[in-house]
Amino acid sequence: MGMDFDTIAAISTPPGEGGIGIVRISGDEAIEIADKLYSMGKKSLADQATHTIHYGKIVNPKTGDIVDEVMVSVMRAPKTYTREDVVEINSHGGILVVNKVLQVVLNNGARLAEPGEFTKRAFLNGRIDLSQAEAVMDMIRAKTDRAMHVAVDQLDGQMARLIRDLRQKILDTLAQVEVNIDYPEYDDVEEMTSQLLEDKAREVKADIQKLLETAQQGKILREGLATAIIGRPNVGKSSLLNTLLRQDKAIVTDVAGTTRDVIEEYVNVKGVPLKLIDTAGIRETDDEVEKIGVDRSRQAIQQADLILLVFNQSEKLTAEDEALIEATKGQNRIILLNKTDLNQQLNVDKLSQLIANDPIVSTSMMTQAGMDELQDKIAELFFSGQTGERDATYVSNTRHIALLEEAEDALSEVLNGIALDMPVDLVQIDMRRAWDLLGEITGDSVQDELITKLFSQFCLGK
Ligand SMILES: Nc1nc2c(c(=O)[nH]1)N(C=O)[C@@H](CNc1ccc(C(=O)N[C@@H](CCC(=O)O)C(=O)O)cc1)CN2
Ligand SMILES: Nc1nc2c(ncn2[C@@H]2O[C@H](COP(=O)(O)OP(=O)(O)OP(=O)(O)O)[C@@H](O)[C@H]2O)c(=O)[nH]1
Ligand SMILES: [Mg+2]
Repeated sequence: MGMDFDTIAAISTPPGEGGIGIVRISGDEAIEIADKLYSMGKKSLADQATHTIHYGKIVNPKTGDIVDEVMVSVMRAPKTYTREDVVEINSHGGILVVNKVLQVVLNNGARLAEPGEFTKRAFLNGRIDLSQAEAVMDMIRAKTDRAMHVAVDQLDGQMARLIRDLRQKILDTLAQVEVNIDYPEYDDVEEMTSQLLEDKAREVKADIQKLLETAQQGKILREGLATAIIGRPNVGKSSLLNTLLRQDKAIVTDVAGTTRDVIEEYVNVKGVPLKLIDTAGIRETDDEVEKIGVDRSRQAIQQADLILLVFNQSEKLTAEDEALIEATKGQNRIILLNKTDLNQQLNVDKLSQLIANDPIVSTSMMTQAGMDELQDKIAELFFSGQTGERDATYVSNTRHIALLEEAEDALSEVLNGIALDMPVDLVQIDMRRAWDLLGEITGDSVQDELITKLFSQFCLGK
């Protein structure tokens, strides 16, 4: 079944000690290879029904040594993950044991799979489209329930169906245009055809725009809201990171300039996935290492979706504080007045004037005061931009977003061409380009190199 591929194998469970480790084999020779190693009296895997599992031992045929006691699943094409014959050897989950099993499999005719190659075969053999393959990876990497939900829908083919419908609309239109041009029944056929192209270009463009409206949310769900913790040295930035993580990740000391590099950690705040970025306190400094850290903090400000701007309210506002207010102006920010367990020195009225409407939360990393309010504010900011449609199709993948934007542009060109009275056969080219671009999302029209690149980002054994 499927195309003519060699037989591949890899460890499909995570590296490390575990209860069970799985070596997966896929391809025409999967069962034959497994039979060379499988030992259980006279029993042969080739005689077994599909989707059955069998107890036995893996024996190295060269030495006769027993490698492990195992369970072996036999799944025949086409109803398998790859649409090829698949054998899974379930061994005892030690790092060495699983590797030994893989070694004998490779020594007996299988080739080591590349990262993502099983899923790549599922795609090449037509079981899933490219957006579904990408969803497999998103699912593995999902960090919150909502991100997981988006990936599950995409794996289920929600995106693929939507894109296919849009492509079908374009294709039908192009076909009708051909007919009109080849068999002009009426005198005003040129005008009718332009009208048809215009209507359909508008319709599909509106559909694409609707999808793109979900993109920002989708991307954040998938990648996390890039949240930079900014403030001058010693105000409690690393303490805030640790508090949100409920873990001591970052080093905290009373020495100003403790954090030298940018630290990134993921945390789920009331359903919002945050990519938290703890930065070096920003100040003028002569220390070379600290200088680099400070430069990176400035970069983090530029790239952040949200800024948590931290002040030490037990000290007066400094010129450095004011410079940071200026540097983060115009971005989504929440102001933290930290160290409320100490006496207040900071002039809040003066600060309020400088920051206008941004939310202010008083916190203490010592007592945890204000932490709940801070998390509520973050969730509020995030969900306020949300349509509330839980089952909307979210576009979350940067590659998909870029292609949708290009397809939208191509359709704008169609509309421009028609407005300028350009000949239909020229306008048609842009319509056709939109069709191609949408096809790259599902993998219907896509270059081999891109496929190779996409799957190489997968985990080994997937
Ligand atoms: N042991 C094991 N667990 C696993 C996987 C696996 O490959 N092996 N999977 C992956 O890594 C996931 C399951 N994904 C799968 C997706 C499709 C098919 C499959 O055989 N699809 C057939 C229909 C099967 C049927 O109808 O019976 C098809 O679509 O043609 C199998 C697994 C998660 N758990
Ligand atoms: N009293 C009090 N001390 C705090 C609070 N938050 C942090 N600290 C203390 O302030 C000092 C500096 O905290 P850090 O979290 O390292 O500060 P930072 O902003 O990361 O500092 P740099 O990495 O040097 O920029 C430490 O001694 C913390 O224990 C707070 O809310 N109250
Ligand atoms: Mg720090």
